[in-house]
Amino acid sequence: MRTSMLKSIVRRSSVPGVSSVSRRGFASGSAPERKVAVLGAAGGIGQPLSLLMKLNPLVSRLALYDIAGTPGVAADVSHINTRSEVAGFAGEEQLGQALEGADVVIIPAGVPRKPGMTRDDLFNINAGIVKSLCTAIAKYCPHALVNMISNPVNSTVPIAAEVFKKAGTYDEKRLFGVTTLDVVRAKTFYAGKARANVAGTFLCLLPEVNVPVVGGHAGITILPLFSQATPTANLSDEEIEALTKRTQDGGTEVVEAKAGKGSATLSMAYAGAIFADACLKGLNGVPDVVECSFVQSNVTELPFFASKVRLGKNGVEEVLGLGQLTDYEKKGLEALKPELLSSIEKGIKFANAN
Ligand SMILES: NC(=O)C1=CN([C@@H]2O[C@H](COP(=O)(O)OP(=O)(O)OC[C@H]3O[C@@H](n4cnc5c(N)ncnc54)[C@H](O)[C@@H]3O)[C@@H](O)[C@H]2O)C=CC1
Ligand SMILES: O=C([O-])CC(=O)C(=O)O
Repeated sequence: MRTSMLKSIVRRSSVPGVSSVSRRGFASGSAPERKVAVLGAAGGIGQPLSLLMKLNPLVSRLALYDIAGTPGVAADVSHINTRSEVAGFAGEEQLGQALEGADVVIIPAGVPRKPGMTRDDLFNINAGIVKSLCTAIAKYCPHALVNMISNPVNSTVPIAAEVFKKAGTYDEKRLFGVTTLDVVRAKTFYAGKARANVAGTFLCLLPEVNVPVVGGHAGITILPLFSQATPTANLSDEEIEALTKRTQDGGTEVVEAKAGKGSATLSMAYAGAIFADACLKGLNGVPDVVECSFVQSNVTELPFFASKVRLGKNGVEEVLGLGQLTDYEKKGLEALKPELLSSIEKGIKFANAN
């Protein structure tokens, strides 16, 4: 099969009407060179995520990889007059080129859920995809920060860790399960109930909503800590329970609404772009960059766990603890552990058996 590669050079310029100084304090021309690779870039998440990464002034090179379809996506995105040079890569023989020199690799490759499926039902297909992509990452960009979006995240992150261990390249500071969408949802739902400002704007003096979400990324393993939400609000136990359940079922809500046409793509692209931006800021030495992520962890007895993570020049700088939990949250934490552990072990077992 003939595959083609498209390389389109985009002249560096700032977006008209948008300040050339990003909120990270770099003028776009002075930010360090950073290459970001998106694997699965032609998919439902991959396309809008590629667009959002093209808008990020911290990115100087954007490599868009998929098994097919990336020349078109790359040609399209490359016409946007922002800093980064865009290149499209299609087919396995071009994967190495896509990855070489990458600082951050974002992986939204794999099949999404249909109604009635759990994220774990995706394991059989996505585990193999993630394993082969991570084998290539170990070979071509072993020092990149890896942002794993492909489900089931509770298993795909442990698979990636095992692949990297076998290749001798594993660095626990550089592997992240992207759970940002859980935080995005918790913030949105909480702001609605607490009548708070959902996101900070220059014009609004109300503080921006923040909600840590810990555990994992599937059903009850998603544990939003509304007791630590800011700004504080006087919500009843019933309201907290309803918010918790809605956050845990947020993915299913979208899967059902899409009725067989996939799962969250647009909100996930937004969440993925926020997390990748945080990784880039950390790499660039911006202080106090904190996001929740599913990482190797000592916060509980489980080997991987999502919690607040401080990002720095080498990836994870510090895995932050859980803070004070309510009895309801403590119960949720104990309840999620068996399922999360079994998903982690399933991933490890797969990686070592195949
Ligand atoms: N972590 C999270 O919060 C979320 C994760 N997801 C997961 O993200 C994944 C992707 O979802 P969508 O974009 O909606 O699916 P999609 O089917 O629209 O796109 C997936 C893309 O991956 C590509 N792909 C398949 N095998 C590949 C390989 N070996 N190398 C490179 N690319 C490959 C496909 O060609 C396709 O373009 C799913 O597993 C989904 O469950 C979805 C939403 C949220
Ligand atoms: O629910 C799904 O299958 C996709 C996902 O992970 C989410 O939307 O949180």
